[in-house]
Amino acid sequence: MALSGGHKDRGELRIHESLDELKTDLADYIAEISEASVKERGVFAIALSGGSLIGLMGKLCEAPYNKTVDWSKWYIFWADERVVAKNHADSNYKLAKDGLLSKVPIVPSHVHSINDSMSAEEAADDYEFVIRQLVKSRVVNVSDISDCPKFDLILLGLGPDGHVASMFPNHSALNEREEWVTFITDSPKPPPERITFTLPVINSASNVAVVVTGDSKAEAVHLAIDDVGPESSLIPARMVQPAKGKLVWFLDKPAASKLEASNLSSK
Ligand SMILES: O=C1O[C@H](COP(=O)(O)O)[C@@H](O)[C@H](O)[C@H]1O
Repeated sequence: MALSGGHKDRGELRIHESLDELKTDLADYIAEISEASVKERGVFAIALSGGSLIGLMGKLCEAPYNKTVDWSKWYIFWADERVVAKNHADSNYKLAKDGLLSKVPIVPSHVHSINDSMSAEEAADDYEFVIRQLVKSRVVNVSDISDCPKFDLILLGLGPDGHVASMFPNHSALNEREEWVTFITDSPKPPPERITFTLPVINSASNVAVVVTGDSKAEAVHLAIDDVGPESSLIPARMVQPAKGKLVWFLDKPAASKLEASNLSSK
């Protein structure tokens, strides 16, 4: 690792020299949380995002992880999804299926994707209902400080505008406090119709990792992590603040290039 650091409530920073190094660290991190969750609860409930994240998780399909991870205990969810058919190029489910899920022995019935035959509003309600049933059976843990689900791990990407999951700057979805899953029909990034976990759900997870690469995201990373005054408070990624869970940022050097040096220490 090139550099590591931390920033009060902004979590742990892991800054990598190369994408290869980042991918290995990310695979190790996911495998460790999977092992700990299976040991503690008998299952591992993980929520994925779309975008570049899936490619960065690619080492999980290779040795040793493909053989050492207990895939039969994995339950898969999506922190956000585009409301398109599952075989559509924009589908986060398709991205994960093609890039990860079809390459490891996940139990098909443990894969909980949205119902793609519904409107965005119906799909969000339906997805929340599915998660509620799995909280009742404790496949998904429950938060001890709210009625929210407590996912073992939520993996997020970051857009250059600071969006996480499908929560975009200045969007009313950021204010949702009652629903676990909400919908939007006006995403500034296509496609417009999406469902997304809400902030209370993200911030109730045991572990949240934000995985960011490339210099186009350096400014968003800076605003999400450094103390830069009121302008940064509107950045959705800055609102990711797990109440009792652990937040880790996986960054490559270009994505971390605008971070203030005072937050960093070399390893
Ligand atoms: O639209 C989306 O974008 C973000 C970021 O994607 P990336 O390709 O820039 O990493 C992603 O995390 C989210 O799941 C997706 O729906």
